[in-house]
Amino acid sequence: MNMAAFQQLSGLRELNGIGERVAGRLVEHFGSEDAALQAILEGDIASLSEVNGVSHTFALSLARDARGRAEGCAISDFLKTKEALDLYSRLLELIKTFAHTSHARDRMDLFYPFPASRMDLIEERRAFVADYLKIADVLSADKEFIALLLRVKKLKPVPGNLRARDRIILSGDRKILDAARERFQAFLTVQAVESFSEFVDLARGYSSVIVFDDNFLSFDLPEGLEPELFQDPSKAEFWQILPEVELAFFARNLDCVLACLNIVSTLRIAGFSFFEDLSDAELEDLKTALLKVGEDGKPVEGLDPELDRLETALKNLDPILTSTLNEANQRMNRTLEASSLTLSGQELIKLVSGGMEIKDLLAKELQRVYTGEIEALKEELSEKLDFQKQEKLMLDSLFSDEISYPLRAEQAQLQLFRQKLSMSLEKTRLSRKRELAKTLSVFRQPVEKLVKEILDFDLGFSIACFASQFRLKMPVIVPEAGIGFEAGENLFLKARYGEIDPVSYSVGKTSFSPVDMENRVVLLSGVNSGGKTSLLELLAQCVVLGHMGFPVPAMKLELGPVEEFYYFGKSKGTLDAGAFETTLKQFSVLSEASGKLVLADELESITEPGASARIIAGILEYLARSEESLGIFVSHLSELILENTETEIRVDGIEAEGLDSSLELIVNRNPIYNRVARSTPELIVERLLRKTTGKEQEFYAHLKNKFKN
Ligand SMILES: Nc1ncnc2c1ncn2[C@@H]1O[C@H](COP(=O)(O)OP(=O)(O)OP(=O)(O)O)[C@@H](O)[C@H]1O
Repeated sequence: MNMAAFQQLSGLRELNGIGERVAGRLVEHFGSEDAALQAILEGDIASLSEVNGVSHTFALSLARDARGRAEGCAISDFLKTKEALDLYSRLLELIKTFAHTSHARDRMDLFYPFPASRMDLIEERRAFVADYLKIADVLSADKEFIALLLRVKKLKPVPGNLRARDRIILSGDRKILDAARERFQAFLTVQAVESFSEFVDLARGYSSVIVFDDNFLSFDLPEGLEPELFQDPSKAEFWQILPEVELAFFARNLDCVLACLNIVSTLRIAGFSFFEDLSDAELEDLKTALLKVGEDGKPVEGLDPELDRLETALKNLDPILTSTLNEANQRMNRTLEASSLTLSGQELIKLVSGGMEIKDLLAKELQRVYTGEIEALKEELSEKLDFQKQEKLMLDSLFSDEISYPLRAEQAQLQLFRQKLSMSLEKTRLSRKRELAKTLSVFRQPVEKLVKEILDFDLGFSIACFASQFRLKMPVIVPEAGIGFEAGENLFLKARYGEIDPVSYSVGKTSFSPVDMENRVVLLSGVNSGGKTSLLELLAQCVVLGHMGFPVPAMKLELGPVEEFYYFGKSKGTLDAGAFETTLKQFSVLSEASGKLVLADELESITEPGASARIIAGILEYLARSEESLGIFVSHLSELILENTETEIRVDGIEAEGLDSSLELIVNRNPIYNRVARSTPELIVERLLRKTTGKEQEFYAHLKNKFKN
């Protein structure tokens, strides 16, 4: 953005249409007056339209007003009539269909034609567009590249309702609490505690407890309670305390960011340097990290074996315990059924002598069977649930040493076990999130900048895609009044029909004008439906695009300086007195000398033929007086107009060259210089002549003779 220009606007109220109420809403929406002004200057129509009371049209007019002031040149400085503005809008709509992002679509509205006196701006724009034309030569037909661009959107912010419910910050220190609240309260609970017992009570409800002072850590903490100590709440890294926020940013924008990374790679591979802030290696690192981020903001499953192991173990704990216990009980049943007790002689003597009770003997035997079965059971559980050393040790507490039959797990211990397992799952999860968030946090700012730059890239690239689709070429700027071209194609016709006849034409001082025919004011005559209106429209398209700094729809085109552009379309019928007066008033500007281009289509229909021929003659005379002005008037009254003027005015003609084999008109869409076109009625008579025979044909032959001088 041009900062010097930016300073020209110091307040919202300076812009047309902004009253106190709207200004207030804009400031509220964007956070400050400067931010609102910036959005207007940057043409952020989408954000502006979100403000209550600001419609899309109003947002656009604000942006154009601001841009006009910033550039010192408004849209109406060049586009002088409603139809000139309409034609520009139609062109813009066509160009917008090539935009891949809504950003580019919106910003396109801020490109408008500048008068020749602002050649600095035109040249600036030409240089901007020229860079993109080179890129579009290589990439405009690359479907994959286009598909990537279509995925780029404005970055979504981290959702305001994101909360980490498994975490709490606890402290007894007011300063620490204030600092922690300021940074983290939006996302997790920050709680004041007065005593150790309160600390323990609160801490127990969370799987992660964060402290910034060690006041309560000097006490003996109950088992399983492991608060994490960080140094300073105002300096603690966000990725440590709340990795979810960092991850959520990337998760919400995952598709867009991945697309942007691939866009950069594609551009670089195609030989265009783009976004130097990140090296190829850094792009790869970021891509690798992003592949680990799930759409839900959690690390993707299946990439971390330890996380997967713990998750599966926790999920399967109950069903596997039940089935394994069942099998063990059946095994024990069978063992017991098959068992018999054989006494040794020694044991018999001890029993008889009362040195041993039969009960003890049985208990000893049973204990052996029970312990063996429990050991096998634990072994099996560890294997099936893929337990590591620490979890295997915890298994011991599940089964009592005392014989109990059928075998069963102690419920209270099982509950504890489950809790511990889930706690270590949460801890592992958090540490994985932190690792990932730490890697990504480095990329946060570059990514924000990258997405912005790609959105801006699309603006230029879309224009270049439009140019490439219609095979547009940059015009050559020439010093004197004139517009001349070879193989021009009316964009609106081409967009509708695909292939059309290219047309060559020239008016004024260009190398395309035939010798001695550099007239700046011409009348264009021609057969009905010959293409006069289409040619006028093509001239208008070339002038408007050329003054926007854009390429134009002609193989070669020379364009002289135009300061003001007047375009008058064909009127639908004779105008009433009021409308006639208004039209005439618009021409009064011709009294001032300056480079004006006037394109007018059948102006004669504004009033009755005799009067309009005189009026047109008068207008043309005035136009011819100014060395810098050009005028091209389509008219069926060229002969009548010439009769009413002394000024030398060239008449060119679009002619039908004759009739084809099926007696259809063959039109040469290229105007013939200095020729009043034969009119269609003559050809129609000829058609009838050739179609008929006998007396009827004689009649048409008679009529045809009437056309001979
Ligand atoms: N260069 C071209 N290539 C192909 N078709 C064209 C071309 N120019 C014009 N046409 C066709 O001819 C039709 C009539 O063109 P246009 O309206 O420009 O003629 P016109 O001379 O202004 O007619 P009128 O005298 O009736 O106003 C267009 O709608 C289009 O279909």
